[in-house]
Amino acid sequence: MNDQLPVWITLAVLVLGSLGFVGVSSANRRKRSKPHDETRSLDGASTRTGDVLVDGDALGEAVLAPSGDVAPPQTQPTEPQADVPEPTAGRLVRLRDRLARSGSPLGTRLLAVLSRDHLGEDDWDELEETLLLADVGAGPAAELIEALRTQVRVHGVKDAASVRAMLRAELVALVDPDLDRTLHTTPTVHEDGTKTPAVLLVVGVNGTGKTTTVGKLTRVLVAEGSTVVLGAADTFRAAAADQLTTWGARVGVETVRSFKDGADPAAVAFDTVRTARERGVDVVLVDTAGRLQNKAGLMDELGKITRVITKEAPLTEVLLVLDATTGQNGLNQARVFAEVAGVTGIVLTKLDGTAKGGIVVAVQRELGVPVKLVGLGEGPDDLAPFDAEGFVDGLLQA
Ligand SMILES: Nc1nc2c(ncn2[C@@H]2O[C@H](COP(=O)(O)OP(=O)(O)OP(=O)(O)O)[C@@H](O)[C@H]2O)c(=O)[nH]1
Repeated sequence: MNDQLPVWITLAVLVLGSLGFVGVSSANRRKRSKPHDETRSLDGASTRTGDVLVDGDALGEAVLAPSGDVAPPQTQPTEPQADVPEPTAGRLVRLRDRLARSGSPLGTRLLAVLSRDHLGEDDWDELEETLLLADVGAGPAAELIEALRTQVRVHGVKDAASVRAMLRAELVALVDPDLDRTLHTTPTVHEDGTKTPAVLLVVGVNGTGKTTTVGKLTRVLVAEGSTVVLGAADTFRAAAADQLTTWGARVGVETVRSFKDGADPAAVAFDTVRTARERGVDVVLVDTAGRLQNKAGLMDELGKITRVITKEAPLTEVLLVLDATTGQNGLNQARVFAEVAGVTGIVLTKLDGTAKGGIVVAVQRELGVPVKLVGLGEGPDDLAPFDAEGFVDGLLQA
C-alpha cells in the first residue's frame, strides 16, 4: 500500500487538476455569455435579451403581460454605432444608372420619336402609347401630348438639344415642381424646454418595402443629426420587428417592439411615442403591417393606431409606401390606404426595377398626394428625396 502511495497521490492531483480546469472554463463561458442573457432595457430595467428573445421561447413569460393578448412593448438594446450613413444630397442622380439598367427607359423612347423629321399622327400615337406603357396614366398622357403638339406647332422640331429641352420642360411641369415635398420631421420644442417628437406613420400593402423604407429613412435622419426611436407596429409578421431592430441597431437607434405574435399594434405605437416623449427624442417612425383584408378591417386598425398616437403627439406625416413595379394594380390598393389613413406623402419604392417611371405622375394625380421619397435599390442608402427636375433629368439621361 505504502509503495503505491506516490501513485495514488499523483492520480489524485491529476483528477483534481482537471476538475479545476473544467470549473474555470465553465465560469469563463458563463461570464462570456452573460451579456447575451441579461442586458438593460431602455427603461433601465434588467431584461434578458439576445438570440433567445428573437426565437421567442419561454423567456416571453418574463417580459410579457402575464395574461391577455396584448404584450407590453419592449425596447431592444442596440449595438454600438457601426454605420455612418451617406448624406442624402445628390442621391437622385443614381436614378439615371438604375433606369439605364432596367432596359428601354421612357426618356430614351420619347426622345427617339420626337427627334424624327416630320411628326405625323402615327408618331403622336406612338408617343401616347409609350407614355401609357410607362404607366403615366391616360389623363396625364393626353395632357403631355397636347402640350408637346403645341410646342412643335409654335417652335417646330429643331436640333436634338432643343427637342430634349422642350420635353424636359413639359415633363417637369407634369411631375409638378410646385408640390410641397417637405418631409415633416422637426420636433416641437416647448417653452419649458420639453419636446414633442415628430411622428411619422408608415403604411402600405405588404411587400411594398415599408420596413426597408423605415430603415433607410432612419439612416437619413441620423445622418442629418436627428435622434430617432422606431416602433415595430407590424406585429403580424414577427420577422418584421427583428428586421427593423437590425436596421436601427446599425445606426445606434432603438426599437420599441413586442415579442408576442399578433400583439396589439396600437399598443406598440403608443408606447413608442411615449418612450420618445419621455426621452426627448426628435423623431418617431412607426412601421405597420400591410394587411389589406378589407377596407373596414384596415380602417379599424389604422384608425386605432392613429387615435392612440395622437393622445401623445400629433402625427406629422403618414407615408404611403408603394411598389413602382406593380403599376395600376398597386394604385388601386393604394387608393384604399389613402382613403383610410389620411396620407400626406408617398414613398415610391423599387423605381430601380422598372422602366415605367411614369407611375410617379399617375400616383400623384390619382391620390392627390406628392411623392416625397423614392427607393432606388436594396442598399441601405438607396432612398432619395424626390424632386421633379432631378427625376426628369434621370429619365432623359438614362
Ligand atoms: N430593388 C428594390 N428593392 C426594394 C426597395 N425597397 C424595398 N425593397 C425590397 O422589397 C422587399 C420587401 O421589403 P419589406 O421592407 O420587407 O416590405 P414590407 O412592406 O415591410 O413587407 P411586410 O412586412 O410583409 O408588410 C425586400 O426584399 C426589400 O429589400 C427598392 O427601392 N428597390
